[in-house]
Amino acid sequence: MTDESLRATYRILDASANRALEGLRTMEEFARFGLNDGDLSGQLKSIRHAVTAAIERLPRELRLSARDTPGDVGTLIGEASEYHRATASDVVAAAASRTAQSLRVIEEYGKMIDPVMATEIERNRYRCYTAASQLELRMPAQRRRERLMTSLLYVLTDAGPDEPTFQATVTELYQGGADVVQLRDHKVDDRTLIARAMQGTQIAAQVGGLFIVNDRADIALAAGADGVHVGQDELPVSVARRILGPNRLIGLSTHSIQQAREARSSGADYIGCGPVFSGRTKSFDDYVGTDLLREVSKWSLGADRYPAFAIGGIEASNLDQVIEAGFRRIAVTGAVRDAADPAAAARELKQRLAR
Ligand SMILES: Cc1ncc(COP(=O)(O)OP(=O)(O)O)c(N)n1
Ligand SMILES: Cc1nc(C(=O)O)sc1CCOP(=O)(O)O
Ligand SMILES: [Mg+2]
Repeated sequence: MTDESLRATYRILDASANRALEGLRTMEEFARFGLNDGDLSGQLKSIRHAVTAAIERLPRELRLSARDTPGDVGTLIGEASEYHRATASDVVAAAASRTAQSLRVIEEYGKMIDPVMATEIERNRYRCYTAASQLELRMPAQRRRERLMTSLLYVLTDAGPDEPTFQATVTELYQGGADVVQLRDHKVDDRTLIARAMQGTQIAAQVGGLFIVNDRADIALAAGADGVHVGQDELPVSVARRILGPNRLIGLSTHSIQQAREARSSGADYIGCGPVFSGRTKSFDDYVGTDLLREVSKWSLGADRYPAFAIGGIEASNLDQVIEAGFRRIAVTGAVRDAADPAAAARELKQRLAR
């Protein structure tokens, strides 16, 4: 090999090693700080250390003297996609792909210089595929939970008389600012429920909203919905979780501070807190009023801002009482459903919550 080609090879190996290690660290940070997953972040850290050790078989001075960042023509070539990362999922996917490519480059060019290093890199490339896919498979959960954290307005709707009406209703609700739409209908048959759940899920994915199915974890899973909402006497959260797996959301209705605390320990992703006021959709013997909202808001803000939605008879006319009690998240049916212009009613609630 000529000196020039040896230098070029070292330059490729040096740049690819930096890229691979950066990519591994990017994934590791998310597994550690985003998912709090000790096992996965440990796997990625171990791969990073193994790659570092393999690279260190190459004389450091040869790597460093081959490095020429200012003279690298590639630093001037930027694709627009490299600068667009809307979510943590995008960051992780880009890091996973960059790492795999860089490890492959080290492996191929490394064969010319140090076959033992190349073999070690190959072994870790396979380990990286496994860890990166485990991490990417966890990202839908992350996306849903991030979306939930920014959700203020949650609207419950029934299945409607037919598919076109349901489609128009759900689209209108998201357009009006609903962050979460729940399909809640105890009257329709399962065929209708699954058809509406699939339709709602598709609309939510198009507009970046969340779509939840009331009561039925089986329907939520089959439709690919974002999650299920269950009540105190329905499927326990642990059972709903067994059906839905770790990536989907589970909401639980709560009617006391004790139930709210238990909901969190049981793994519910959010709670409904009510009934606050007497409403038009469901009647109750007792109402928790704003006292419970005060208690829950004090606790949930301290508990890493656990998402809690006030529900029951909430309308534009009593929203200030809810907000004064410390709640910025509400779930409503009648206030939007019965309005002359549901999208406008949703928009008004949303604007006041976001203030
Ligand atoms: C967001 C939200 N909160 C509470 C409920 C009520 O659930 P549940 O007590 O199970 O009553 P039903 O809705 O099943 O009649 C909810 N659906 N959504
Ligand atoms: C379905 C439901 N669950 C409640 C609870 O407190 O658990 S209140 C409620 C009805 C919500 O509709 P509206 O906004 O029309 O009162
Ligand atoms: Mg229920």
